[in-house]
Amino acid sequence: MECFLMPKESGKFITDRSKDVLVLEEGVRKVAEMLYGKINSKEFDPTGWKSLHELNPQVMNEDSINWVFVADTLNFSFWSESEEHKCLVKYKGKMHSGYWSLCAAINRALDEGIPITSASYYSTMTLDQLKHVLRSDTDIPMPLIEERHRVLKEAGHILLEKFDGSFLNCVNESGKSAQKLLQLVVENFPSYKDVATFEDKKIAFYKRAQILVADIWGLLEGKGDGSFNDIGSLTMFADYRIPQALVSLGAMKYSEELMKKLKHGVLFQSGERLEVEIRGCSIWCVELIRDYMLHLGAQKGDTIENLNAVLIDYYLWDYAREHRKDMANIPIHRVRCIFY
Ligand SMILES: Nc1nc2c(c(CN[C@H]3C=C[C@H](O)[C@@H]3O)cn2[C@@H]2O[C@H](COP(=O)(O)O)[C@@H](O)[C@H]2O)c(=O)[nH]1
Repeated sequence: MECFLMPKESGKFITDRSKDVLVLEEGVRKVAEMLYGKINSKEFDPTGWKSLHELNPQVMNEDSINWVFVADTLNFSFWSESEEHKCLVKYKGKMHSGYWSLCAAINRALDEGIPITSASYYSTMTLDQLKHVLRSDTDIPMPLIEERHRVLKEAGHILLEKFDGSFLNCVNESGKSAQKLLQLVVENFPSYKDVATFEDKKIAFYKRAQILVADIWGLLEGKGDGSFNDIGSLTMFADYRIPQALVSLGAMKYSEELMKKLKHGVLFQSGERLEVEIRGCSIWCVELIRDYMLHLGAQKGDTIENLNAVLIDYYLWDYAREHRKDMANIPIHRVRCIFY
């Protein structure tokens, strides 16, 4: 069995050797202070996963757990060549883009009587059936539709073979450990194995596997089957939005060289040095933000209930969505892959 550095250790290892991405201590402290002011808001409470996001399932049951599994199996690569022409999905009168276009499409399918969250259905659906489910309300389709079809069928077959067709059975095998559930996911579902090599070291980001565990925790509000005693051991999810937010907020800095490539819309390859530095430094940057927020809490004598990289990540991701225009001067890094 190959052994990989886990995401947190990968983040540190990469940050210590990174050449084109810097984590800025001063900026980390500034962001930590900004977030600390929100510590008692809904955004920093597990119930926010449902209450702040109408497209997320609102009922804590097995169907919702299987909804989360399908959404996170397809939770990758929504960015479009041009911000003006992109895939949009209309649901209940509202247009949704990016990750939310996927959620809107899943809910639209369910409303149309298509059992898209049932493994016995999606493990055998045709490419045309998936194209219909994920159809865009503009002339730009959702990216990587063929890859989505492949990974969805694969995940469905495995869920039927190994977990009797329900992700709840996988959750129950985890014994309420986030790390155990993470291992079960990356060992059983190949498309979740988000790993790379950096300076001859095998490193793991496990972005979709970690967000899958976190979304189950959020759906279940950290209670019952979702009361993971080690949820704090998960790191932020190394996607293409959080790095943009961290640089925009001054907690991270890109070299001139890298900024030039980003501004030219260069397509990066999954696993290439610059892309690994962006993802690894983002993980470590959020770890430091969390640590400094805990330091602030100790300094002020506050008792902080829920503070972990998951909630910081969710906050920053939603923040990046709401401040898209303010962040326009920091391009996202463009990669086409099934990992994020
Ligand atoms: N780090 C991190 N990455 C996240 C998410 C989410 C969705 N989570 C929501 C659901 C419940 C929570 O409360 C969150 O509100 C999607 N992504 C990634 O972003 C990219 C899509 O971006 P855009 O093109 O702008 O939609 C793509 O790589 C996708 O994999 C997150 O939370 N954290």
